Order: sequence, then C-alpha cells, then structure tokens
Amino acid sequence: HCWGYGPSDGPDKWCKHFPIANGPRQSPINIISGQASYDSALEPLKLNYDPSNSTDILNNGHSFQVGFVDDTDSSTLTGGPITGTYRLKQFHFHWGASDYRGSEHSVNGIKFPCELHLVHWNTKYLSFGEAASHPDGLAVVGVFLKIGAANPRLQKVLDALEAIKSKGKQTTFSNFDPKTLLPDSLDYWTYNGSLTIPPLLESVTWIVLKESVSVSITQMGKFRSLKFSGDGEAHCCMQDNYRPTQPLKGRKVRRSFK
Ligand SMILES: Cc1c(Cl)c([N+](=O)[O-])nn1CC(=O)Nc1ccc(S(N)(=O)=O)cc1
Ligand SMILES: [Zn+2]
Repeated sequence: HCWGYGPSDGPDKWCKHFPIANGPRQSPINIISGQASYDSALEPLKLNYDPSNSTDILNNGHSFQVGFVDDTDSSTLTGGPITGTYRLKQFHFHWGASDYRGSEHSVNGIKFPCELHLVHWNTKYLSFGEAASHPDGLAVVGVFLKIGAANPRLQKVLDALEAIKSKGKQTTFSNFDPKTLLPDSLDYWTYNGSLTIPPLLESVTWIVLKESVSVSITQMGKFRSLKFSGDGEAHCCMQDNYRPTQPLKGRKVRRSFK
C-alpha cells in the first residue's frame, strides 16, 4: 500500500493518490446530535447474521477483519435507511494509542477509544467490488466501544489476535455471530458517506448506533498489541488507525429515534 496512518503516508497525504479524499461525501464525520433531524420514515434496523458464515480473521496491515462468505443471503442487513438487501462481507475495528481517541465518527466532538464497522454490500449488484462503485452500493454499521467493564462478547475475537500479530497473517475464525457485538438498542444516526480508508469510495450509507458497547482497558491493550508491520519488518504497533472527521459539506444527518 502506498498509504497508511503515519506522518508521511497518513490521512492528510491520501488526497495525492486519491483526490476523492476532498470529495463532497467523505467519512467519518462529527455527529452533532442537536442538528440530526428525526425522520419517522426511517425503519428499524434488521440484522440477520448466520454465525456459520464467518470464515477467517486477517491482519491486513491497517486493521484486522473477520470475513464472511457472502454468496447467499444468509447474513444480511435490511430495513433502516436502506432499501433492498445488503450482505455482510466483513467487520473490522479502528482504535487509538490512548483511550481518548480511536473512533472514526465522533458525537458532539467526543471520540471513543474504538469503533466497530460491519461492512455490507447491496445485492442489486453482483459483488462487493461492483457495489463499491455505486452511490447506494455499501452500508456500514458503526458501533462505538466505550471504556468500562470487560466485554465478554469481544473475547473470542481478541483471543484470535495472538495468531495474526503482523501484516498478512490470517487464520480461520468460524462460528462467530457478530450480532453479539451489538448494543441492546439499535437506535441510529444515518448519513451518506464514504469508505474511510483508500480508495475512499463515496458509496456508503453510514448507520452509526447511538448506544455504545463496553471494552476494558486491558482489552484495548490487546488491540494495540497488533502490528502494522509484517514479519521481519521494524515493529510498528497497530494503533491510531482512524481517519479524522471530514467536512459535512451540506449533508443532512438523520436519526431514527425521538
Ligand atoms: C475497496 C475494496 C474493494 Cl472494491 C474490495 N473488494 O473485495 O472488491 N475490497 N476492498 C477493500 C475494502 O473493503 N475496503 C474498505 C475500506 C473502508 C471501509 S470502512 N472503514 O468501513 O469505511 C470498509 C472497507
Ligand atoms: Zn472501518
């Protein structure tokens, strides 16, 4: 990759190779709750995941992701602000070097230590890659993680990190239900945005949950024990892998809750 999160290849430099970085619908954004308008037409989110669809966990050099087979409609997102059926492709996280930063979205200027992204693609297109090039192609559900009690639902994911410390490492990861990572309430904010890492494609309907889930300081340490670097390269801790918030440029943020 010619991009990363360091001083020479980080978010402020991405526009050199990806001019869309300065586009009209970039993500993430700071959500100002008082300016988000309630839309009674927004439906409840419907997330139906089949745990047998989870396949692997991979350190891709900028985060780690859990992959899902997406050749049938067995793990889907419907309802919410979207029309049609979107299939789960993968989930991953962004986090900070300290507990005071790490999330990509912020709420009234508040950053969280970590943010989970569940990435889905619109089945009106033939594949994720095809969908990623259309304005209604992708839908990502964002969940904030807040420092508190250790989250037992995270433990299976964090235990698997031992096997994928460095870039390119991958191992099997089966029978995991990502629904267990979600908070009780599925109230959400939604807006039209983009991928938050290159190619920064403006094809994402963002669905950011209002309620956070907990993560302990020790569990945060596990995230930070990963490496951006590959085996044999100079060790570079995987942390601060988040993009700063981007200008709203006139976009409206809606909320599903009163
Ligand atoms: C761009 C692309 C294509 Cl096209 C394919 N593919 O398999 O065809 N894979 N990728 C990579 C990918 O998924 N990037 C991605 C970037 C940001 C996010 S985030 N943080 O949720 O905005 C989610 C995903
Ligand atoms: Zn992400």
